[in-house]
Amino acid sequence: MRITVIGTGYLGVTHAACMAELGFEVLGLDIDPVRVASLSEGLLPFHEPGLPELLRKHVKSGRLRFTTSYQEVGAWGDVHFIGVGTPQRAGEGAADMSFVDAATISLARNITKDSLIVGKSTVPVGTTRRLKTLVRDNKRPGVSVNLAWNPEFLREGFAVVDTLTPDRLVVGVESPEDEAILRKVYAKALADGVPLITTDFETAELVKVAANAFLATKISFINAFSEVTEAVGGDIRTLADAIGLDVRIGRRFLNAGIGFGGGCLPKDIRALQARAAELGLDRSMRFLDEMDQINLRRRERAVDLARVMLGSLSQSRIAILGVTFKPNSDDVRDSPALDIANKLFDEGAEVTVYDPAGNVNASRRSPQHHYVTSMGDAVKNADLILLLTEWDEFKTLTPEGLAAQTGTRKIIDGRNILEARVWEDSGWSLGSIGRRYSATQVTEGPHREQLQLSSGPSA
Ligand SMILES: NC(=O)c1ccc[n+]([C@@H]2O[C@H](COP(=O)([O-])OP(=O)(O)OC[C@H]3O[C@@H](n4cnc5c(N)ncnc54)[C@H](O)[C@@H]3O)[C@@H](O)[C@H]2O)c1
Ligand SMILES: O=c1ccn([C@@H]2O[C@H](COP(=O)(O)OP(=O)(O)O[C@H]3O[C@H](CO)[C@@H](O)[C@H](O)[C@H]3O)[C@@H](O)[C@H]2O)c(=O)[nH]1
Repeated sequence: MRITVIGTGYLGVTHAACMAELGFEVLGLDIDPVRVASLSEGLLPFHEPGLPELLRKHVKSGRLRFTTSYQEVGAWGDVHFIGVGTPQRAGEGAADMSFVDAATISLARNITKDSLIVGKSTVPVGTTRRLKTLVRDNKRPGVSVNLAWNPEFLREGFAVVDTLTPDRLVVGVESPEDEAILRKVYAKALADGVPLITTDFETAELVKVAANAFLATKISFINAFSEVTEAVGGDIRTLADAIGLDVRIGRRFLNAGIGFGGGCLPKDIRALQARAAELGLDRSMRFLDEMDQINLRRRERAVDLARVMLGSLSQSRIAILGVTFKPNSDDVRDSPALDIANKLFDEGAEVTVYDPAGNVNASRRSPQHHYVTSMGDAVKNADLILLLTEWDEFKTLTPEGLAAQTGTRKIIDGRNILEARVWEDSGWSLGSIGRRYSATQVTEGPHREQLQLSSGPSA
């Protein structure tokens, strides 16, 4: 069985390399010739732990190739996975389906033998049935082209392990024959005991967006409580630990902080609301708007805290540690950290950014900041440090170690990874998300009142 993967971004190239690792011959296609040239040399154009090694190995062996030609893909492959982007449409919540539609039409026109197209992109419910019509209207006569939907649940930073050993596989199919093909593709995972849910198109599409909506809700739930603990006192981490011990709740995805970002959760909850509204079901998904608002308020809270700790942001020198939307990734799509850096800049701060992998992507989007290649360079002249992405090298920071590199003793912990008491006992003024900023730490101005006004539960 020959496998093709259409779209070689974070999802597609991971899927292609993992399919090669499972022993299949794989051909990846992208419309971006620069990307295809880089991948064809075995060079990964983004940061993802473990993926460069797989890519190099299988490109070298010839089992994994890349092309820009739909003609080549259509004549060669038996199973075609679609992993192109479904970004948020500019100025709207809905997903931009133009890439999925274009890929489907191009495939259908170029497929010359009986094949199965398997969608992996995250799409609005109803897409697969709509694409079936596109395939029917564009395929060559006499060639049978079926469609299935197999949503992807990988996390960036763990993409390889999540693809090779997923928690579950979900396939939306219309026939046992199509299910059998997908069982062959995933034979190794199935033999290892990974559960396979076989269902209809609509359920398969909805499982994906429901999972992301739930994860986003969990994060916003704890962050709503962090607004309360900021106002009345209390420790958000202990609260999360305590409720998380209830196995019905679970501790994962209850880390309060500057909130969720990235190329998935924010756009997926907005696309789900837009689709529900189209279906006349806007009330069912309206709670997600509140989750979105809670999430975005956490970014404002970080900026408020910085303003309070410095008195004024104008002409202040701020060091940002971590600018990607999460650690172990270079992805800055809808990154809370980059958004906060931009807001601080807009209020007159001079911002210096250090991220172990995200500087290049961040500097393309926000060239107004200074980007440096070490933590020491970022913090040395800072008036305030904001730790915004929990890379390992920041998790191990100590008050003494950081004090040796900078003159400031002011830090904001945007991810709740520092032990506040330890830092304060060492003479640092520490602002945390989810923790009341103590008035005794403030040296100038009526800051406490300002902070409570801007970040309390009624803000
Ligand atoms: N990134 C993730 O962790 C992840 C995880 C699960 C699901 N998803 C979903 O997978 C999809 C892809 O996400 P991504 O993060 O990999 O996006 P991405 O932007 O990194 O990659 C998309 C790729 O598709 C290519 N492309 C666009 N139009 C094309 C066409 N007509 N033919 C061939 N290639 C084309 C682009 O050039 C790009 O390289 C989205 O629907 C996303 O929601 C992503
Ligand atoms: O307790 C938590 C957990 C996560 N986050 C933030 O939430 C965002 C998303 O994190 P994560 O879900 O780990 O990253 P993604 O790689 O975007 O993965 C999500 O989005 C993918 C694309 O749809 C799905 O495949 C994954 O299952 C889903 O976890 C990041 O900004 C995190 O910092 C928190 O703020 N608190």
